[in-house]
Amino acid sequence: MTTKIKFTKMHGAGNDYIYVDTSQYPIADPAKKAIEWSKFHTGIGSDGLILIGVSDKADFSMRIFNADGSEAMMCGNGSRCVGKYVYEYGLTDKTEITLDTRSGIKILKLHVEGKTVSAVTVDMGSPLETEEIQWGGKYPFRSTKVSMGNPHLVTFVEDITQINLPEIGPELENHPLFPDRTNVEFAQIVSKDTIRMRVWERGSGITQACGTGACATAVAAFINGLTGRKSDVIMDGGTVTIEWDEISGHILMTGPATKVFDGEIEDKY
Ligand SMILES: N[C@@H](CCC[C@H](N)C(=O)O)C(=O)O
Repeated sequence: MTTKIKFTKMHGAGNDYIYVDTSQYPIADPAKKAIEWSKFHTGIGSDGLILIGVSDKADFSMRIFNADGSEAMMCGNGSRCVGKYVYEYGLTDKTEITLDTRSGIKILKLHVEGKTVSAVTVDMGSPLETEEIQWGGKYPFRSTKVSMGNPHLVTFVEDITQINLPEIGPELENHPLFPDRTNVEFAQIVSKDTIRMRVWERGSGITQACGTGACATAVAAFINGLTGRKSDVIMDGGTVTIEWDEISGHILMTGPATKVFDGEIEDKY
């Protein structure tokens, strides 16, 4: 049996996903489809699959599956693209919407120019836990564990161009210290409000950007006294602005959301 699934390819600062409105196109085995459709030569090509759905607790729901089929708790870049999608595809006319995720309800503020969403600010909630790790031996550095729902390991270095991310990324992603694996960020402080960061994502490898990773990096920079509460995080594919609000303790992430193309794929099941 086959059925046609309409999808939209979008990216947030180059972190690209396949978006499916499951109220129109239900997906029976999203983990399997994430693996199949994320492949660049035989599939659509992406960092993973994001399902937009209904919710009885929020305006919409979002589920995110990495390219290896693993389901994450949240997707920062993806949530901005979901905000853009639901507004521009006429699913809502609200410019402040709530999104039900595995990491809780997130509040999105859409920045609209005409009929287009140019950027989105997401209230990502509070960082769940932080912990310092002094490695030693093969890894002559100190890292900061930060959970944004998704697990992150942030390491600050003098020169980010000296980091062999394809080698060290998977080693740390799969280190025994992280029973659920981890996302891996290496960052260089540019100034008191600017950070350059590269990421090896759990389940997807090197991506152009990671929204929850940018949040984790800004949190780690602040608690280590390297920046203030507001930072621009410059990643390979673009920049997001992170602000750790002192009163609420919440992290606000503002960044771009871009539609690439609409498509249709035959789903053989
Ligand atoms: N790129 C996303 C994070 C996607 C999930 C992550 N790879 C994980 O497994 O935790 C973002 O923008 O936050």
